Amino acid sequence: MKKLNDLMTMKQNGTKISMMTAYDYPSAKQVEAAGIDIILVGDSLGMTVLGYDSTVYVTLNDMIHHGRAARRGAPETFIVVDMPFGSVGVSMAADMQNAVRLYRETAADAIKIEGAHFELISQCRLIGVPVVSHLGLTPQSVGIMGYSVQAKSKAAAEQLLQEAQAAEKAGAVMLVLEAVPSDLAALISRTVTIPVIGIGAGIDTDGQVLVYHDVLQYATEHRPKFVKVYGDFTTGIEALHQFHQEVRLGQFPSDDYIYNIKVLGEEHD
Ligand SMILES: Nc1nc(=O)c2c([nH]1)NC[C@@H]1CN(c3ccc(C(=O)N[C@@H](CCC(=O)O)C(=O)O)cc3)CN21
Ligand SMILES: CC(C)C(=O)C(=O)O
Ligand SMILES: [Mg+2]
Repeated sequence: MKKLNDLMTMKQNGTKISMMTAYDYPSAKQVEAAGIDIILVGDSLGMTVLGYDSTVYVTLNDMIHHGRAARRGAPETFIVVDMPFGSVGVSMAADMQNAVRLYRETAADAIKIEGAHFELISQCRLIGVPVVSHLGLTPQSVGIMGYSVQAKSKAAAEQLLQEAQAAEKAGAVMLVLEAVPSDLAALISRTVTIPVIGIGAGIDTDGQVLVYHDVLQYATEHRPKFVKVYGDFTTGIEALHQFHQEVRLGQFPSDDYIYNIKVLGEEHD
């Protein structure tokens, strides 16, 4: 398994880091088998697999449930689990209890926190919980910022750079930058020493993350500009339709799928 040190070395050597979401046992197994460096148990699961229209409804228990499943599927991969909406920003005591619970109960390698919660990051660091900071577009704040590209003015860009530096100073072990101008993401990646993983942040970050269900065309809703589709799960619908037809027509199961045993014969013991 890659450790934090290995990821730091990858940044220093210019070896790009791959990260992909996985929220359950089979997808985590696939992502690990594909050799992807980091698994993110993202709160995007609220939208892709729970059917909510935002990540706001995802609970800490949801994240623990999925985080544990992903860990069982990928015992040898560095796993990051998202702190969901409402589990941070309430009080330092409550936030810390949630952070410890998520980290401990999922056996994750790090937790991820959206937004400028630098004191919380620092407190986590102090007790040994590795934190990934997530800045730029932070989907839990959809009610305030929507899903638009962030840091588009010079002032906002300067502020994001400062936040990235503050996250590093607070002890964040990695940074996720979402939907920000590519030149700014490049500057931030050069400025901080921790690995910067981009999504909609251009080519010059230290790594890239995408959502599994986007990559395999499992998510059928609106597709953000940064999504590249690499696979096609839509044929799954045709397969399900064929099963339905064969059952309806009495064609399934054919002999191949039937146990060749008879128990009701002429003779009985
Ligand atoms: N399936 C999925 N993929 C994701 O990447 C994702 C989720 N769900 N759920 C949680 C958040 C929400 N995310 C989103 C959702 C929409 C856009 C989006 O459509 N953005 C516009 C920006 C337009 C602009 O400001 O110019 C786009 O067209 O890309 C971006 C990120 C990223 N995360
Ligand atoms: C989009 C990524 C960075 C994320 O936070 C998620 O999948 O929840
Ligand atoms: Mg997330």
